[in-house]
Amino acid sequence: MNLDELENYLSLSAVIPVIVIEDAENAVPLAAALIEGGISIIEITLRSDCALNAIEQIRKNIPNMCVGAGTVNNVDAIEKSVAAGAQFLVCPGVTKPLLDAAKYHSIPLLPGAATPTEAMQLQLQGYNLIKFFPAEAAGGVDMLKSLAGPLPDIKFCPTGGINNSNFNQYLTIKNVICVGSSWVADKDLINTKNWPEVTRRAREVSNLTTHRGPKNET
Ligand SMILES: O=C(O)C(=O)C[C@H](O)[C@H](O)COP(=O)(O)O
Repeated sequence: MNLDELENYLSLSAVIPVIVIEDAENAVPLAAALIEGGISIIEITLRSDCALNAIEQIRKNIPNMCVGAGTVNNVDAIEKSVAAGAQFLVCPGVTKPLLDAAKYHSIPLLPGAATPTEAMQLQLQGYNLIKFFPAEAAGGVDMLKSLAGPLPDIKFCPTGGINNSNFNQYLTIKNVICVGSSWVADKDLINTKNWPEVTRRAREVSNLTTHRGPKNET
């Protein structure tokens, strides 16, 4: 497990687009539209038959896009994501088999937690970067602020119910490294091939100011 690598990836964008893709032929234009808008990281969820193919296509054709596999809910999904070329793995929660299997792969895992106990269990296993899921339903901004005091060494990537109306509230919290959101490239935009709107939303995200400072500043 390489946590520095994961931190570098999660620092690529304030908002990581979380994607459900239903036609692999949309994968490359989608990734190109995001790059055009200034976003160079994407999470393709394994919720559709073509998701692994989409990961493969993007890795092959858009080399400056960092590609993660999401909804990696079992060991088989880890193996298949690695084989497709995924550079990181994301899961909504964790199981012991998932954590055990993740140890044998060089690409990092962003595991999910929704409570202090789950986050502390993950910290025991060496994880200090955790997906907070489902963010809005599990307490949102108030919950994350409450966790910052007792768990100062954990940084979260909240996901679930986050969009352009609440990005900023999350991104100013000190224990939030970035957020995940399907809003940047939702299913409708992808299925209608509305790449200009994907690029426009990506630009909106790229211009966000966060507690880490405006993008491109150190
Ligand atoms: O598929 C997974 O692995 C998940 O954990 C769920 C996703 O992160 C959310 O579905 C994204 O949330 P929305 O931005 O509210 O659409």
